[in-house]
Amino acid sequence: MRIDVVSIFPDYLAPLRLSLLGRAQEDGLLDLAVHDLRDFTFDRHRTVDDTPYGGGAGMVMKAEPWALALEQVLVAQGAVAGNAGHDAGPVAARRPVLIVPSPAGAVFTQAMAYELAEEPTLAFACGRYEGIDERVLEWAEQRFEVRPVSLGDYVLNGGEVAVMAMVEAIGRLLPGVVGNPESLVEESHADGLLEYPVYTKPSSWRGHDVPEVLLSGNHGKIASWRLEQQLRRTAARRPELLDGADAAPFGKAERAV
Ligand SMILES: COc1cccc(COC(=O)c2cn[nH]c2)c1
Repeated sequence: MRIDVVSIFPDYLAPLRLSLLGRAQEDGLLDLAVHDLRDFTFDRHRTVDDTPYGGGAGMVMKAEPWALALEQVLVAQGAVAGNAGHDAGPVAARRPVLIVPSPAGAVFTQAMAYELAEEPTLAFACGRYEGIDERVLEWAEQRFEVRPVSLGDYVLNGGEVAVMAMVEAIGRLLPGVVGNPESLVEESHADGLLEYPVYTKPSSWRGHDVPEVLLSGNHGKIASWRLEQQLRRTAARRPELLDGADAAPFGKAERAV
């Protein structure tokens, strides 16, 4: 997979070069390119923002640098020929996905991560200030499949942190990135439930003991105990993830988790 990120703070994305995702890049499983939006400005101050039409506090990101940067992304992703020149207009059949982290986006979920992990390329636009001139998204709609995406109902100073979270959630699903693909199956949200509690040695620690069932070697009992713990935890912490019927059995008991 090829991922392009456009930001006024490219160094913010440096951690994506570390650990599993860094190794994925060395192994050629992931190709990550970060573009500095200011490289697409041509005034002395490398201006990327201006005051909002209609008034209001804060600044808005100017359209032209974004169009130039995103055109560069299209060329880099092979979506258009390099000689297409300025504003080449609507292009190739498959429009690459452009994700715009935004408090006004659809909430990012594990299901979305799996879906996006199937894409050959992804582009991310990191907004700052009060946001990006809306006309950029209108212009981009003809060239990308534009997806405003939110990490949750809170506001960040910019899209970079959201991009790091999404690139990690998506990148780890790519074949070969995590050592044991089995570990992707039994994790929170993989089966629509929160994951069960985990323990390791010693079996007794500061007066706290590992649940006996996990020491029994009885894999059938262990599996059903783990499922019960998933259901109790989900009912207690994220009841909205369960449809009504499943939550009933653990009514009052969920506080035990
Ligand atoms: C597109 O314009 C802007 C403007 C300001 C901040 C941001 C960054 O995104 C978030 O704040 C966010 C993402 N998920 N939840 C919150 C984008």
